[in-house]
Amino acid sequence: MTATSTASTLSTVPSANAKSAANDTAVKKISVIGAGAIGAMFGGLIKRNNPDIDVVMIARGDHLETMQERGYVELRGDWGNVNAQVTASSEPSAIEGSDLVLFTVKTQDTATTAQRFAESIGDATVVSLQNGINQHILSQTIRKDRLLVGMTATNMAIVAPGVIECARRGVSVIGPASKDVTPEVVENARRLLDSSGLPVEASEQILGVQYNKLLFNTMGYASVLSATDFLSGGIFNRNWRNSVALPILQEGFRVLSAAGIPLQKASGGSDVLRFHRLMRILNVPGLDSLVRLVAQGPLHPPRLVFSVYQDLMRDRPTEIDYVNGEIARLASESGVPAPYNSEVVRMVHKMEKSKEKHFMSREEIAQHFRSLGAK
Ligand SMILES: NC(=O)C1=CN([C@@H]2O[C@H](COP(=O)(O)OP(=O)(O)OC[C@H]3O[C@@H](n4cnc5c(N)ncnc54)[C@H](OP(=O)(O)O)[C@@H]3O)[C@@H](O)[C@H]2O)C=CC1
Ligand SMILES: CC(C)(CO)C(=O)C(=O)O
Repeated sequence: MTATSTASTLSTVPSANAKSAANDTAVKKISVIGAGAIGAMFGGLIKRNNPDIDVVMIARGDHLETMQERGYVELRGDWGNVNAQVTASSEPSAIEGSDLVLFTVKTQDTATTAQRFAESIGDATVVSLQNGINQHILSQTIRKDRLLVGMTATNMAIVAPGVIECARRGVSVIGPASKDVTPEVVENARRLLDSSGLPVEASEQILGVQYNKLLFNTMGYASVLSATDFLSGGIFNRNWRNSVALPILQEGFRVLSAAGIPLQKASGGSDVLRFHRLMRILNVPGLDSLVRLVAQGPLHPPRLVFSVYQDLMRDRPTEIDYVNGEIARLASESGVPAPYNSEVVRMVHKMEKSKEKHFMSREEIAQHFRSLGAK
């Protein structure tokens, strides 16, 4: 089996670097449980860079059927289009004998899917790159000494059945879900994922890194309420930044501190500690307009298409309960208020239920959130 390509710009496809060299540990087979946007892109790129590894994609519906009919997944990005040859299935037996399993279903599907596949996972190392904090669910069915969790700041979408598009190549970080995992298991998994060509780091403090990313998303998912482009339309807009993003983020800081959860710094542009400083610096008079002008020019950052927006547009349930809802849950456990995050949860659920997705304007959302602060 070899990965094939249809693009003329192959040189810019993420390629494995010397540090990755996935196959010096003789990996023969990997599987992706939940081979949608994130999972199929990582699995497909690993296949491209390690043609000798068999890659099994566990999916369902027309996305599964298309991958089965074609025998490949199409990967689109700033490199053009490439195809990676994969085996696609919905059956647990298809993943038997895997060295590593990438676990990338939506958080609400975690428990049922982990139970269904647990036996076939066997001794494989399992890496979850999901949003939300799922280790307590996964560890009920998966060997504790093989369970790794993490976060990815990449941005992908299924743009058609069997076709995944990469909008942003950001950093991913993985780490042991418990002390039972040895550093060697972590490093082997990191190297294998890094051989996708998308940078993957390891952290001993993975829970703090996951919460860092979760806080980033609490602001991002609020930008979905008005279909606002998070950076150029949101963060670089003084009104939205100060009425929506900062109150949500600062509420998250207060809640995590009350819950005794330490935040860990993260690499890349979505580190919330760096982000918080940036938002305050942008309040220097005139600076945000200047930055917005630059951001609208040729150097403009790619638009983040948040997974909550993708889910709403596909009429799917979102993961809002596990992101802004996680902050609201921790707040209620710790006896502190979280009106901003709770309101994002309420509003997203309302949108999930309505057939016609009605996005309020950015100014209406900013005014609404200011009124919450005044209560
Ligand atoms: N997309 C992104 O840019 C990012 C996503 N994430 C996180 O990564 C995780 C995955 O997200 P994403 O890739 O976007 O999600 P997708 O919905 O694109 O992919 C998940 C896939 O798993 C399939 N699936 C779920 N349960 C099963 C099952 N039991 N058997 C077979 N297939 C199954 C789903 O099918 P179906 O569609 O039928 O449900 C879907 O195709 C989420 O936690 C998300 O928050 C993190 C960072 C960025
Ligand atoms: C922030 C982002 C897009 C990852 O980069 C994400 O996690 C999401 O859309 O849920």
